[in-house]
Amino acid sequence: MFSLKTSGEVNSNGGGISSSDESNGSICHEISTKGRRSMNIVWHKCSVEKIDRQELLQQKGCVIWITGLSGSGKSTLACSLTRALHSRGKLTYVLDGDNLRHGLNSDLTFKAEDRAENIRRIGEVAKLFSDSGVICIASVISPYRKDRDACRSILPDGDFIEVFMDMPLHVCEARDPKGLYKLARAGKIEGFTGVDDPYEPPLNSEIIIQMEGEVCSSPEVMAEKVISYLDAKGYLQA
Ligand SMILES: Nc1ncnc2c1ncn2[C@@H]1O[C@H](COP(=O)(O)OS(=O)(=O)O)[C@@H](OP(=O)(O)O)[C@H]1O
Ligand SMILES: Nc1ncnc2c1ncn2[C@@H]1O[C@H](COP(=O)(O)OP(=O)(O)O)[C@@H](O)[C@H]1O
Repeated sequence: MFSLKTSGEVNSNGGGISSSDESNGSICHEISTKGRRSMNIVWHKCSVEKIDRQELLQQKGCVIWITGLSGSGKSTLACSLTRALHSRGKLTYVLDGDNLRHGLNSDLTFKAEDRAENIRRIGEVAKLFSDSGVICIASVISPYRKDRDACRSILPDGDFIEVFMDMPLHVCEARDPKGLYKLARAGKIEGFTGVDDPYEPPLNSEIIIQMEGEVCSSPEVMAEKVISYLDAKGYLQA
């Protein structure tokens, strides 16, 4: 049976939901006025909540945030992970930085403030997917620590799982599947991450993917590492 909740109390200024909502990890977990420009808006709560959707799906919604240099294997891991979870009957959705820049984020450049807005939007979309009960996999360079941490801060504790693709620059550059490093080294792309733009590695990521000596694990083995984490933390059951 699904549990039905009565509606939560909304602050008189419409600025937030009462903290009693935090127990079920629903999207009402953290609603703040920070950065919000619209006034006189009030959160509308529905009787079907995250906990109900999770029960239906027999899993827990969360965000797996894969960060790393271009060519570090983010998209490859995202695809391998979504395939492996799908075959176990788990509902996932991949948000790939490159792909989202074709639509939702097509107005953004690679300047620091646009990268920040790119990450903010992807974080908000990922939060919605997570609230729907889906295991959302975001694969984005997300070079700035504060932008990634901001995405972490809008999710319930534990639901933002950062995966750091800790691949040396020379490996990423040798792969160069799109020829972008070559263009950047030739001065034909400005502000390319790792070449003439910064990448700030995570300090406390939940999972680190590294090479062992000169050997890089297969995408399937990397995906299994993430799945073991999800399993241990209870995300693969309601
Ligand atoms: N200047 C510059 N720096 C880094 N990357 C660049 C740049 N210009 C284009 N690209 C291509 O854009 C992809 C990264 O997009 P993201 O949205 O993930 O970037 S970011 O998180 O906003 O930094 C990235 O995809 P991946 O190689 O899959 O990481 C590149 O193909
Ligand atoms: N585990 C791996 N072992 C060997 N090659 C890999 C691995 N993961 C990715 N690659 C290769 O590296 C290149 C970059 O991978 P990709 O997933 O596109 O990286 P990113 O999304 O971080 O730019 C691709 O050619 C891909 O086939």
